[in-house]
Amino acid sequence: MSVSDNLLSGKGIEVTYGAKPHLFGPPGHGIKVLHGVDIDIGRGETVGIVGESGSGKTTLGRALLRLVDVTAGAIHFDGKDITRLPATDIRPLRRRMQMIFQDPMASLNPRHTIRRILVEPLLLHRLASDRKDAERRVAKILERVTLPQACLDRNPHELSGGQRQRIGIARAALLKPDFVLADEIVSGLDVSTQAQVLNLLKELSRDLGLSMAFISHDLSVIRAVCDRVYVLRHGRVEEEGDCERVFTAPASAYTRMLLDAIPLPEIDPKWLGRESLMEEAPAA
Ligand SMILES: Nc1ncnc2c1ncn2[C@@H]1O[C@H](COP(=O)(O)OP(=O)(O)OP(=O)(O)O)[C@@H](O)[C@H]1O
Repeated sequence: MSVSDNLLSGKGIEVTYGAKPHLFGPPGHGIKVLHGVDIDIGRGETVGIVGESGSGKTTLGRALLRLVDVTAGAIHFDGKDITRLPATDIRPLRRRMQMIFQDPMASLNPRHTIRRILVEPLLLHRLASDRKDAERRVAKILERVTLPQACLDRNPHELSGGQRQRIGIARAALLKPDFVLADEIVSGLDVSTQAQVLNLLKELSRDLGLSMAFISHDLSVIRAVCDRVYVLRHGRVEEEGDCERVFTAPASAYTRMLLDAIPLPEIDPKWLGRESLMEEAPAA
């Protein structure tokens, strides 16, 4: 794949936490958690980042979005070097690079209604001409993520975990991003809800031509949604390749060990073709 085909790429990324000199006292040496990672995410491509806990998956995702500073290496987004771009120049790119979190409760304001949570970003980013236009778009996306319109008048805690995750997806999709980072977004959900959420995300990424990085410690989730996968180990890329190839013929003994550790069955591929359920039981 040529450089121009990549929407987002990182070359030689290093991240050291706590490396900045302390204001008072001796400089901190820090802990290096990424050791020269190369990663490319093509336009319209869904790339998986997998590895054991602490291998640096979240740090890598956040570094690509410039949410943590890199201590070495380069990040390019849509052909532009964003490695050292000041915060004021990053801000306009934020809409184009969205993130969906593991726990939507942490990112959805508990005091706001779903209507407000979805309408306000549209107005803030001037993606709707007025409130009425914003509400029309919100009603449409709610239908797209198969949630009843009645959800709009509820607060996040009144929805089930699966419904909240769909709101997280809807909020990201409304902003018409080019890139979405999905970090462990189905880990807290039961297996059939996981399949519905993954299915929805797959459809949306195809319809919107999104590029995605999908972080999971669960290889069966990665296999269900990704085109290519990067296997991280102690902050280094252990193996990279086409998803099916890595799963069926892993080149590295470490990847093989991860695969052997999967408790089967997890996501049954046949569920990914299943109709989404309109109603889910609210979380207890
Ligand atoms: N803000 C931080 N400050 C200091 N160390 C951090 C910080 N965030 C993460 N780390 C450390 O960096 C290493 C990599 O963490 P990271 O969260 O990127 O890994 P991960 O593969 O996503 O793990 P998990 O699957 O458990 O979320 C870990 O040792 C972690 O303790």
